[in-house]
Amino acid sequence: MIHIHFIINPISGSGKNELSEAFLGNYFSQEKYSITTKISEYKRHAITLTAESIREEAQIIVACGGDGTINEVASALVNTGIPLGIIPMGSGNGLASNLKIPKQLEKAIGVILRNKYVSIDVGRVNDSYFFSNTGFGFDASVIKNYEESQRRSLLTYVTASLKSFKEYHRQDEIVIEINGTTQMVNPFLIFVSNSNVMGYGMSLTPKASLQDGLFDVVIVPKLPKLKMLVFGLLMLLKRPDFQKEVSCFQAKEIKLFKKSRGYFQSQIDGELVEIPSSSVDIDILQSSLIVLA
Ligand SMILES: Nc1ncnc2c1ncn2[C@@H]1O[C@H](COP(=O)(O)OP(=O)(O)OP(=O)(O)O)[C@@H](O)[C@H]1O
Repeated sequence: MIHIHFIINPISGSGKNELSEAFLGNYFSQEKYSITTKISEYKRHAITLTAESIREEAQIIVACGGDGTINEVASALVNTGIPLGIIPMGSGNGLASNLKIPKQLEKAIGVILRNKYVSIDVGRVNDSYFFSNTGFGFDASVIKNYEESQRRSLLTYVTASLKSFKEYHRQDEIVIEINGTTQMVNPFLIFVSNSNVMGYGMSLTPKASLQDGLFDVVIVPKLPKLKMLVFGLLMLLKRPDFQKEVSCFQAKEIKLFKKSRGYFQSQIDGELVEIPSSSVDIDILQSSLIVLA
């Protein structure tokens, strides 16, 4: 008997996420599977629910939601050997797209039933894990405006981006240590990605791999408005590297320091996270999460 637990975020994506044990029982036979469903009731609740499922000896834990829900469930599963299943029910569904897990419910269930595993790399920002990407600067500001809008759709994302663009002000200077070099930048955006999709099919790092032990990093300096527009268009075409001011490279570890005291505002897998420190260490834990994909 396989003990399979489903952690469901009822508000992700369209907010119409109902997955009853009776419904799931149509796909997971009673002879082979024992099904438990749990509903998250607030932000970060899925972390507690997953830890509880691990104590209950769940053998597969399925995150039903978007990248934020996957982050919470997967964070509790890193290096446990317990496989993560994914039913994409979010808005952007970046990680599911990279793993080619279909958005159609029955097809996503089919991926879990197929029982094929892959090991993927995990990113770490100080004490937090990420599975898709993390970003500092403009990126974090977009997520802040996106979260404040209370709605989750591509249109809200585009509106949040335009609002952040209008509100944009000079960032504090940041010292970046990467691949043995140290540089001082005044960045518009620092984007560190494990995955090749950001969400909504967009990408700043189309060549990133979840299994190469490396991050794909994009650093965008402050640019004049017209060049920013070009950057936006190149992002839609998945070719940010075409712009000479934009640096794209791979790395295993990145350190950021702020000369001024204070904190970093970041986005981690599409959720706003304030890091109460003037230094940030980002490193990669190779093949540390097992996923059904
Ligand atoms: N019952 C709940 N009420 C409010 N927020 C919740 C609840 N359950 C989970 N959350 C929070 O909802 C947030 C959004 O979840 P998630 O990222 O899965 O959906 P999404 O934003 O629609 O998808 P994506 O990240 O793929 O665009 C997460 O921060 C999660 O902690």
